[in-house]
Amino acid sequence: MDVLAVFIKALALGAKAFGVYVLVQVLRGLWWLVNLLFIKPPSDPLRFLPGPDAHKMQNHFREVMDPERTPTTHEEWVKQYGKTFRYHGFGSYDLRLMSLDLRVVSHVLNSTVYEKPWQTRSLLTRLLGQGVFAMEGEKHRIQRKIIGPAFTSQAIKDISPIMFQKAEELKDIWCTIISEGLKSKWDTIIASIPRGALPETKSDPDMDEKSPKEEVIIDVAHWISRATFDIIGLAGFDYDFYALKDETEEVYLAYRSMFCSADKGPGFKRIAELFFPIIEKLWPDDGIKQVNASLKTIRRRGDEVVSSKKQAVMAEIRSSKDIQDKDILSLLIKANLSENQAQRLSDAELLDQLSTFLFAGSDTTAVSIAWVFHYLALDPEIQDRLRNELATYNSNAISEIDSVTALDALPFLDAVVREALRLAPPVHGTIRVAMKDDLIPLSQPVVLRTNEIVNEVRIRKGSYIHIPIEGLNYSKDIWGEDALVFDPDRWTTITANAPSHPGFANVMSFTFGPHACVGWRFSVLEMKVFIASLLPHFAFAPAVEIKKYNAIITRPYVENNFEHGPALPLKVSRYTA
Ligand code: HEM
Repeated sequence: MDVLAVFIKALALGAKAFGVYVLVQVLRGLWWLVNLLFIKPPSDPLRFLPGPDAHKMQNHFREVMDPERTPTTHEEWVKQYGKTFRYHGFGSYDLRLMSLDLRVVSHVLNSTVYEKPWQTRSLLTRLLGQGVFAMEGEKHRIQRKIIGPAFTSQAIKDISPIMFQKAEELKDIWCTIISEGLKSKWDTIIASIPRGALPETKSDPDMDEKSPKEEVIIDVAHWISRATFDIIGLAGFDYDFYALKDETEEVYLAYRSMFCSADKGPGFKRIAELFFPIIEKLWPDDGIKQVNASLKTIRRRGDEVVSSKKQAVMAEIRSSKDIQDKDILSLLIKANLSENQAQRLSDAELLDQLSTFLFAGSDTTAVSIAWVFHYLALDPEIQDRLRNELATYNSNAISEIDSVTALDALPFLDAVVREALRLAPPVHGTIRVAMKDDLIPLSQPVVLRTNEIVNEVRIRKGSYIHIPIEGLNYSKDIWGEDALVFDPDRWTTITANAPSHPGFANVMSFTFGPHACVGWRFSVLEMKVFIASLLPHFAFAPAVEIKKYNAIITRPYVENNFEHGPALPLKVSRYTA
């Protein structure tokens, strides 16, 4: 009887404590809301900045993030308000700064005042752990230092044989698809689309002559994505997902399902979970369960890979031999060991870096390669010119490392790669948040709503700054009146590292500053290897109108067929000179 009474009392106490916890959380939430809606807005300096107005509760997210609208919006807003303006985030109480002024962009990307918003970092940490993508401050600086040696020009050259091998495998698969006339779901979908809906192509006078007999529809984006996944698996941790062969390997499926859930973007429940993580624990939905199961698989297999790699590296160090394994994980382990003990990454953090590289570097590069073939399909003359240039490249190079040097010496290939990265940046934009009040210098004065002319924008702690990567890549101010045209020839006049064309490889696609992309050399080389390996063997023509959709990555979609998921189907045939 006594035991029962104690139990009931404990239960009542527990319920009381839980009630108090819930009440505190609700009060905290209410205070946050009152602050956000009523206390902060009247003192936000951004309210004086010019920019589009709208209803109090209306947001401008589609205008600033939908790639089918942004080229027009950016141009119109710059004309109306100048290069630096503010727009509505979640309503007029959430004013956000956007700027196409390179001085502003450079200040924000280089200053320690600005960080990735905690919401983004929480989401990334949930999926990728303590990887460099989600870190800030000292932890970020140390991780970048450890990662650095794995992404030098030489380190990337050393893993190029994997890229050549996978590009060759893909070539063989496409040859089989063509010779056997294999069909995919796109044949049926495209057959049902009215003929008038096909994209406009520049005509090629020789096309009839070269017109191939066997032509199939291949979802280029899908196949290249499988190949790039394989490449990061092998180059990253010497692990073959065999994704080109079939899509059944357990770690591959775990990563895919996790990235797929990230790609859908956070819905209302995910946003609520960010603020109240307890929801996720008490009420896990199918998505959460799926992510948890994927993480379990990745950690289980990942731990095995990291510990066996670590043993191999230690054995090599003990025998004072040079590191034989050139994969990124071996280089990370080596760099980690040379750090002072207190700053070393744990095995779990090493694995988190690899998940980060897979997340950040696989589909970004895959869509970039797919976009190249898309632009080449739309312009047969450029396609021929590039193929002709590739014919001059010394394919008899002694090794694949020599081939990298030979590829890098091809100016038109380089121009095509940069132009595709400029016109189809896989990352549409990025956001930073001010960690304290700041003054941002402008390259041109701004006239405030009060008619005051200022040379600096006042920013309050907590304000969001939107860096429009695509907007800067499309800026007529930087690229001229034909900024929206795919014209690789524009690159003959642009000198490397010109400040007027900012970013690695002179495009904003990889951004710049301490958080810039670590993998840009990796991607540029992978793009070149795939084009050089595939274009001499295949001819590409458009199959259907392609549109862009922006989730975490800007991906291609078949017009009016969004429900079928990202895809870039092209007509592909064997090329015969
Ligand atoms: C065409 C391909 C790629 C594009 C367009 C791209 C673009 C970007 C951009 C824009 C950022 C900065 C994001 C931000 O500041 O919010 C970034 C960061 C990053 N990228 Fe890439 N990326 C590509 C390929 C890769 C590859 C191949 C890897 C690794 C193998 C990689 C690893 C990373 C990492 C680790 C970061 C975070 C850096 C940091 O915060 O310090 N990326 N990338």
